[in-house]
Amino acid sequence: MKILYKTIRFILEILPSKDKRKLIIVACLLFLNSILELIGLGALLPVFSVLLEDNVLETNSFLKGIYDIFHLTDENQLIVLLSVLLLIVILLKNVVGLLIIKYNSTFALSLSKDFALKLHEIYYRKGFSFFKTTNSNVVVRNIRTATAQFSQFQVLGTLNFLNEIIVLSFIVFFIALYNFQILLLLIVTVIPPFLIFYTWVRKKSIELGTVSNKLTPILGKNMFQSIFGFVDVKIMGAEHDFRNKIKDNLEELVEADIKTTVYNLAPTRVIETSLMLAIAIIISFGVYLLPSKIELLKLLGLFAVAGYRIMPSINRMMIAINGLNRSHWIFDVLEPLKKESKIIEPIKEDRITFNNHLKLEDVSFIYPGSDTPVFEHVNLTIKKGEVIGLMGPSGAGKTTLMNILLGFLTPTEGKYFIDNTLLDETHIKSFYNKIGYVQQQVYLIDGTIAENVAFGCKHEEVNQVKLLDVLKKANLLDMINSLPAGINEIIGENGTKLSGGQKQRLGIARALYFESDIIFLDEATSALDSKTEKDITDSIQSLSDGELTIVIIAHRMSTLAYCDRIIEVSEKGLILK
Ligand SMILES: Nc1ncnc2c1ncn2[C@@H]1O[C@H](COP(=O)(O)OP(=O)(O)OP(=O)(O)O)[C@@H](O)[C@H]1O
Repeated sequence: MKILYKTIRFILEILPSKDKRKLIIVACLLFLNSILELIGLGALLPVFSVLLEDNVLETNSFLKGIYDIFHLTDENQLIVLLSVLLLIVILLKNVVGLLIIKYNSTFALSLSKDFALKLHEIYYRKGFSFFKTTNSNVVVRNIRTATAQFSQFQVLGTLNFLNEIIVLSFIVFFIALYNFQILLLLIVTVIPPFLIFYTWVRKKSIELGTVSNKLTPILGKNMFQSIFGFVDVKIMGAEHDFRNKIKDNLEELVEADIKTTVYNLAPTRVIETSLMLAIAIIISFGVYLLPSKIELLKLLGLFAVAGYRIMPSINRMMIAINGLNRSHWIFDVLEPLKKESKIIEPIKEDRITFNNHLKLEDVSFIYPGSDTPVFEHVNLTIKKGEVIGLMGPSGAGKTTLMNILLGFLTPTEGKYFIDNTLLDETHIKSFYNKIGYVQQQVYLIDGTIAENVAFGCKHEEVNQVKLLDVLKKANLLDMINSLPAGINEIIGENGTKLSGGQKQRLGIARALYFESDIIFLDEATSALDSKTEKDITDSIQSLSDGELTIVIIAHRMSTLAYCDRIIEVSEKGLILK
């Protein structure tokens, strides 16, 4: 039961204060639920008493009271009345029980939503390096699966477990009051097999959790690689290799799921068998020791009622505890939320101006875990309105330099100034408002051209005049006018319906739409046809109006022709050409 203690501590540490207050309400509702369960169970007893006991009206004052209040004339009427009352009690108990389940589930599942959003925010704060070094499938698993399992298995699981313990304690208490021998028999027959089974399943549940938590992102990675790499996979004849990898992942996952299903369903069978053992013991001894078969039947009836309620209770406890064991891995994933629940200091934001220059001062950069610096003691000033071309051999550090200029990577040494303001956490948001970044692979959503240019804006907020203007500046208007739906044409996932050059020009249009002061452009290296190449070059050239600053990683001589300055990035540092 160490896992239960660990989980409760973890939940209390990770929960924000407002949710802790809700947790108290949830705990109270669970207590109410337990009382209702007990009332439901207790409501069966009067019916059984009338059915099984002779002269019940003489011995039982409670039933005699009901008999008199309703002016009944014989015992059969009492049986019918008690059955109707039993139905009403069970109905009410279940309606209230459902409402409690709804409240508790809403609480736990809303937590999963809040934690997913918080984790997303934490990862975003970790920044560029985190996303560059962490597989996207792991990120998705953590944000979606870990938080969902936390709410389902850990929060709801723990609550259910505690609820069942309360219910069970009440039942045991009342059975002890009613007939202590039955309780002893139940303890002797149910607990040992249950404990043996739990010990056996516990380790396996932890293992199964680890297997599926490890395999899910690997399966995701293999799936996505085979989908996005369709062309390469086909050409390289790697289709079967990929499918085999996916098959291996699926086989392991399916095996884990089968075991999980069996372990979740097995307790019912184990307990049912134990109860049958107890019934066999009662019958075997009862026929010899009890005075009549009616006495034996009464004992069996009582035992059956107790067993009927105890069995699902223990079963639910097992499912809950299996879930807790299986979600052991979540502790590490959600650990960052603990700190976050204590100090949620919003970053102070300051505005930045860009009227003069971007300036790198004595900057060095080395990737975490690497021995070789990409740059050492580099100085660079880019004036507002300049068009700067970055060139150099592959692996020299052009992209790294651009990422530093973009503020995605922080120099290991030295400083980066925008005008005379040091670029740090407080200014980064204001800086991002001033820049546009057109990557080699422009990120495009499966939406219309308009949605991709006015990225993130709602349809009704898109400024149509500005949209057409920027599309014209990016040399896209003619192409768009030839499309059946014009700017409302859907371009497919990752812009599959567009050429490489058109995608880059769409990226340029996006940067212009958001009125960027600086455009960073990583020119496509893929062989563009001469017309597309000229279109892009013309687009960029027509933009250089003395106000807009453009920094281009240039792969083509034609691009370099209209740059104000060319900087060669090489092993020796930055060389002005
Ligand atoms: N995340 C990373 N971790 C460690 N090293 C890295 C990382 N990213 C890049 N590097 C290394 O840093 C060096 C510079 O890489 P960078 O991508 O900046 O070169 P580049 O000039 O843009 O190359 P290309 O023209 O081929 O795109 C290379 O040696 C590369 O292996």
